[in-house]
Amino acid sequence: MTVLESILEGVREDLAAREAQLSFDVVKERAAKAAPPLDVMSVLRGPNVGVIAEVKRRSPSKGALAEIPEPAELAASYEAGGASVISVLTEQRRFGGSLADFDAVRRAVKIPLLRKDFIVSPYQVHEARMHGADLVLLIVAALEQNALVSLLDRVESLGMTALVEVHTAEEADRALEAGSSVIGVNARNLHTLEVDKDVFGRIAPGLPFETIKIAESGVTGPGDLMAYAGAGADAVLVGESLVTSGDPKAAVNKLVTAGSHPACPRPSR
Ligand SMILES: O=P(O)(O)OC[C@@H](O)[C@@H](O)c1c[nH]c2ccccc12
Repeated sequence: MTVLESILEGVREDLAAREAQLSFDVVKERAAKAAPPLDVMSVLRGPNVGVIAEVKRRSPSKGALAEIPEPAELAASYEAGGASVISVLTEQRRFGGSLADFDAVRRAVKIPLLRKDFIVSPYQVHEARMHGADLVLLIVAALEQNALVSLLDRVESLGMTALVEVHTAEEADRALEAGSSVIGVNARNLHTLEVDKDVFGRIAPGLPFETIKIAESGVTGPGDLMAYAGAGADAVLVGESLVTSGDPKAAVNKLVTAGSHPACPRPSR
């Protein structure tokens, strides 16, 4: 079993437990009553290379990264540092996240929020909306094509934006075929956890120019942001280097400043 497969097994068990607690009908009703989602596309189409800052306690590859006793405080620092979007991991077993973290962050900031989890069922999409998500991650490697298509449709029908994650050119083709307009290229292979920062530069130039391109993982500072920008990134998604920085506001701000510097390559849309 690969790492991804074992993560998905745990995700399905946790999902079954939540479904037993709260019916899909109730989740749908509550999702319909939530405050409307924010317009993520116009935020990501901004003139600068944006920063998506992640609330991440641990990871399968690195183990514990940061305690984060107050996710709301961390998120407020990200917002103050100029992040465009905040990503909150809600997967519990491997990443130490939760929907309670997501709620705390939702109350603390005004910028768009990404629910970062392993989405395999429509239940999780409505659940994300019920908790106030604007963006939802869909991982191509975790989904059959028909599931990807229907989940993407579901995300968009609720007014949210799907960030569709790929790691290979074949997955990028599947993402495009499914109709994705925001594609994230993860430098990390979720089956083996190996990181290859060149993957973005190999895949992004082959995507349509109007597709929003997000470089995920391995950003340790402005140099990595500039390199990803040079390869066509509209935004970078950063977790580890921010949560371990000791000064998340300053760490985000350094990246945001690099992304708005005149010397930083811009998306040519
Ligand atoms: O901590 P990093 O290397 O900055 O990476 C952040 C983000 O890209 C990473 O957490 C991530 C990308 N795709 C995922 C899918 C599931 C869980 C986590 C992820």
